[in-house]
Amino acid sequence: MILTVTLNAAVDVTYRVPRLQPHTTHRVTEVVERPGGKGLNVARVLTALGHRAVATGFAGGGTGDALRALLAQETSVTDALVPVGGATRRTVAVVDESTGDTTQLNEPGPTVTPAEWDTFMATYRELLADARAVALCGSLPPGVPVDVYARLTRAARTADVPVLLDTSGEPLRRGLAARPDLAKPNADELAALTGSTEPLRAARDARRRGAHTVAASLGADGMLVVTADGAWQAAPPRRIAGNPTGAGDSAVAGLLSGLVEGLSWPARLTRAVALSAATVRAPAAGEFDRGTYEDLLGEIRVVEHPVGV
Ligand SMILES: O=P(O)(O)OC[C@H]1O[C@](O)(CO)[C@@H](O)[C@H]1O
Repeated sequence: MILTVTLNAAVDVTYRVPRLQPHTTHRVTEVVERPGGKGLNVARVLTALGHRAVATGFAGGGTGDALRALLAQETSVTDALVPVGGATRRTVAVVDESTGDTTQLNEPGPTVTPAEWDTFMATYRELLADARAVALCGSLPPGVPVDVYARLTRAARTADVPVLLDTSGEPLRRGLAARPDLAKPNADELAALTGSTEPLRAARDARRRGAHTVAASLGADGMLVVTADGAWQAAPPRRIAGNPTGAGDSAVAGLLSGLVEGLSWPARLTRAVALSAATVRAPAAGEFDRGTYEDLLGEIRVVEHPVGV
């Protein structure tokens, strides 16, 4: 199985409004609720690709119960979430139908106690025994140590399980130092980490900070992968309009599934970019439009960057 970790899981609420305007009242035309948080979206896409996915992290309170019920009803992801006393957060994505733009509001999440953290670590170590790869995803809830991803990366490396890290800010900086196999920052996260807005330069810098490979998601510009052996980039052949929430999570699922299937880097990159673009065409994070995905697989061209440039 592939293990995903979502320490700050969420019930993702997507509202569609005709036009988003500050200081006014909005009539919501559609409400969609999904089990969310980055690792849960990754797990969901992995199962759609035919992999067995186990999701761990924390869930608590009424929102935690709702999240677990949605996960069981709507997905074939195995639920290994650890109960906590605090309530799981909600995130709200507001889609402006006049522009297609999305505005995201993410709650901080429940405070995790030291005892709950210890239970999680014991669960995580047990799950690693059966995992072919692990994805560590998303922001941290209050109470969780900021070097948590470094700890989880080291535990996975000890268990000989490849690690993908997808987070931001200080947890990313600390996590990289523990040498994950793969880091997947987006362009903003990479720029905040390295101070460079030039993706190739920034991704090489991120590698020097500890990640064996860096896969940077670049929105409409697709994805750039920098490994020890070379650098490749791919983008969708045309602009795909829609809701980009969760596109990065689908890219993570593409990279992870390609890793356990032993695909080449260009093939993993193609899958990640196609899945990411196909997610923009789906109504909510954790889903993708299969027709778009299959069409794009045959259309995406991978370009290799010359060494040292
Ligand atoms: O953990 P955060 O960085 O707050 O991100 C969580 C959010 O991101 C998404 O996973 C989209 O990437 C949403 O589903 C939402 O739950």
